[in-house]
Amino acid sequence: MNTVIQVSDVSKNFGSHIVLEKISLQVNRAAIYGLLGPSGAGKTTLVKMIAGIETPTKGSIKVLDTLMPNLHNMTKIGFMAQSDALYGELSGKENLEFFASIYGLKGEKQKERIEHAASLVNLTEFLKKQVHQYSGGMKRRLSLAAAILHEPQILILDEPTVGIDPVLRQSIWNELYKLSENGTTILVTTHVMDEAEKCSQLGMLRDGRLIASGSPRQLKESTSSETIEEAFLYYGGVRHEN
Ligand SMILES: Nc1ncnc2c1ncn2[C@@H]1O[C@H](COP(=O)(O)OP(=O)(O)OP(=O)(O)O)[C@@H](O)[C@H]1O
Repeated sequence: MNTVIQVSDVSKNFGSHIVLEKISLQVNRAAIYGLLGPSGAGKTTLVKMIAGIETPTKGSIKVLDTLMPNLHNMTKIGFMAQSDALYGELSGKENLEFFASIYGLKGEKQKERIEHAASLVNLTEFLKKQVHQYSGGMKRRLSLAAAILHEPQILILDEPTVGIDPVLRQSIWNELYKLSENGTTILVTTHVMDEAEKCSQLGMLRDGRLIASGSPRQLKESTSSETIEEAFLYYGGVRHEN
């Protein structure tokens, strides 16, 4: 089974506000699929539905061939939300222990996974510190560590590198590549064009509609663009700085 995420004709309204309209897309195993779009385009709402946290108003979403939301599937998904769901009064390590125990990781395995995830995001030496003393970027990094603790088959990351410096951002991307080489399917939202270039597939979202999709190369070639930003503007995206 190559298709891991199948979104079919999905619309989402909040009251009378139409946030997403007739979105269809599929993500194959081990892809790094980037959802690119300006603030308010509907990226977060879409990934929350794929993660099973929100439900579509119309249409359906299947993850690993199972209709979402589905509790069992949620153990196979690592989700890093945009706002960090961390406990400020606990230390970084205690936060990771909490998430590890939710995922059923115990004893030596738990210790090993926490050490690995913390070193990946360069937080090893800060693990004893209380999280309310962390900077915004450190909290992002701790959230990312929490999302990968249980080695999920699918990793969904909502703007994972906001507030993270370029060097660490690159090391996080290197790790995402490694995870994908080992078969993890990654869905990542971003409004940063150079990050979009790093994805194997892209979906361009604007005003709740998927305006284009394909590999970065296909999107550039089919619009005779030098950059993804140019391709996005060609398809009707609005320019979004930073
Ligand atoms: N629970 C909610 N109730 C009402 N409106 C909502 C809710 N969640 C999101 N929206 C609206 O849906 C639209 C899309 O929001 P969403 O957060 O999905 O966009 P986004 O592309 O992720 O933007 P950003 O990059 O700023 O997070 C916005 O207009 C937002 O105000």
